[in-house]
Amino acid sequence: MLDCIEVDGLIKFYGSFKALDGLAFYIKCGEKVALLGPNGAGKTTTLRILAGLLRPNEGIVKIKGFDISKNPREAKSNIGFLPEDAVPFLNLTVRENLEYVGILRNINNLKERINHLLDVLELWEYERKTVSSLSRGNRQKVALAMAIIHEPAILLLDEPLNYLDIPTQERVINLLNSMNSTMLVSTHIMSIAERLTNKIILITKGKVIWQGGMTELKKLAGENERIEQVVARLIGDSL
Ligand SMILES: Nc1ncnc2c1ncn2[C@@H]1O[C@H](COP(=O)(O)OP(=O)(O)OP(=O)(O)O)[C@@H](O)[C@H]1O
Repeated sequence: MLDCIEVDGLIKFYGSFKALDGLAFYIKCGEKVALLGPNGAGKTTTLRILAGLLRPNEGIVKIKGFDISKNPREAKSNIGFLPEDAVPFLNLTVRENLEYVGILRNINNLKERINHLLDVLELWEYERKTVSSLSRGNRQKVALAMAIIHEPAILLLDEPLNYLDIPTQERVINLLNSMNSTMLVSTHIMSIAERLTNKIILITKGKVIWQGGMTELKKLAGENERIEQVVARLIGDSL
């Protein structure tokens, strides 16, 4: 199977602070992977580099074989990115936000696609409202719709269920599970990782410390040990 995401030797400095320290991993097309790690491990930095919004100091990122620094257009056209605390354009309505990204992404059946997303994310009553007037959860739904409107081959999701109520979380999990996209999901919540993904990449201090299948991770659990405790133990051992 082809690698959809290739990350090799990534180094990222913020000033003199090294946030990524030779990060390397590969994700095959079709895989659903959780990016886990403690606060400050470098998850958001990694996703922003993969989305082409941040440049690393060193290292290579290839998206579907396209080097993001040499062929950014080809690489980025395959990506949908939901940033953490995403804020759509506040002064545009929900529909205008979706039309804006839809036009940028050159979507043919844009009207039907927008109507479908308003349906599945239960956003019809806010269609003509400006995003500034929406609750944080509804803004998150709009941001998610903007990330998936072009049915991207590769979806990068940073804490996708933040701010969503429980019925909406269920709706969004079903929606994401119905998509064929390769997925890399950063989350602190193990139950979300378990429901959306079946592989784990665990990072601390900008390096991979463990990777493998969800079942493999569960096998590391001692008697009466929860999966969260296993992750905490692996992180503790790496420090
Ligand atoms: N713009 C910035 N300037 C300076 N330091 C930064 C900047 N952005 C991130 N950092 C630092 O880089 C490190 C990695 O940050 P990052 O946001 O990628 O971590 P994270 O794993 O997503 O954390 P969290 O789980 O808390 O969201 C942290 O120590 C953070 O303080």
